[in-house]
Amino acid sequence: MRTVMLSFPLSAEAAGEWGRLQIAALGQFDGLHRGHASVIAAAVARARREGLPCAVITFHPHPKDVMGKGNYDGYLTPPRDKRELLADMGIDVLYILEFDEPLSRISPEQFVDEMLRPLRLSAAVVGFDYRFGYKGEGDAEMLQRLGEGWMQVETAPPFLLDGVKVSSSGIRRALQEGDIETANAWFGRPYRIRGTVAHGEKRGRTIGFPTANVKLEDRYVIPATGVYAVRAGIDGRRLDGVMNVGVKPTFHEQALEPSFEVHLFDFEGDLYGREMEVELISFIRPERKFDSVDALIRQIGADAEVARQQLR
Ligand SMILES: Cc1cc2nc3c(=O)[nH]c(=O)nc-3n(C[C@H](O)[C@H](O)[C@H](O)COP(=O)(O)O)c2cc1C
Ligand SMILES: Nc1ncnc2c1ncn2[C@@H]1O[C@H](COP(=O)(O)OP(=O)(O)O)[C@@H](O)[C@H]1O
Repeated sequence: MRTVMLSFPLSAEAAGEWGRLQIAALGQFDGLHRGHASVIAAAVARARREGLPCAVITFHPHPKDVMGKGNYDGYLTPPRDKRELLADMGIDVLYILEFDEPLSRISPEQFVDEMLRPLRLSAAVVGFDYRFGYKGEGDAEMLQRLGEGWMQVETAPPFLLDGVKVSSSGIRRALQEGDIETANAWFGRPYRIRGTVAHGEKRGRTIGFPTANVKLEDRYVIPATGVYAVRAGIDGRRLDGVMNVGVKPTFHEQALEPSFEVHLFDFEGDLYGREMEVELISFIRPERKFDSVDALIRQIGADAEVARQQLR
């Protein structure tokens, strides 16, 4: 899969790059959950049928990150995760439109004429609630009208699980409430974060549970503080473990930024500086303050047992 970064206005050079017709799925697609996957699958199927390449056209940063006055709470799939997942879904080209002030102000007409038309889309596939252009004034029907004569528009219906519409906002809420089960069901895979193992307070080894302190590599949505059963990936190896997301109230009076501390089962070795990916499989309990370090150690032992069971 090729990734092409574009900004508004398209340079003459960028606009001239595409000789060939293509199919594209349009959307923000943060999370690439099952609803997004159904839109993208429709685009890929159509492209294969018509013998055309299949693109995804998306924005980065997220419009809410740019327009939200600093209170955006992070990404479910930062750009690197999005790229990998889209490549796995069979996408040939990913166009990332740099979302900024000037782009936020373009009308639906301008978006179609000046951004989409030069990309030579023979068809656009969008979700049923797709909005585009200044203040989201454009919808699927308008897209169809504006593309008349050169671009067809296909709208994918809402994707439901247990009668509920799968959405990025629902996943964010579930993660922030510790409902990892719903989040993972809606993703269609476990929630995954990635980062580099950094030095911590060196307390873990003294209590019999060394914990790799994972510094997130991007602005991920932070799940509820508490203990999770996890599967970690490091240097191509898969290892099970238990993770605490939290501020360690047993040791710290004041809330710090939450840290991600992963104790890997049946592993010994130096992980500092290595990249680790962590899949959150189940939520075990909320974080709490213990009266003694011994009580915390006993609880971590019990958490590890629960995690091993749940990962079996
Ligand atoms: C499974 C697990 C559960 C934990 N639960 C708590 C908790 O409920 N409260 C708390 O204060 N710290 C908790 N911790 C965090 C430990 O206090 C922390 O890992 C330890 O202080 C080591 O920190 P360090 O790696 O920075 O040295 C937990 C850690 C693990 C691995
Ligand atoms: N089973 C294990 N799980 C996690 N980290 C381990 C394990 N065994 C050894 N380590 C190493 O020990 C470090 C964690 O030890 P710890 O005393 O908690 O130090 P820190 O406070 O720097 O995280 C990890 O970063 C890793 O290099």
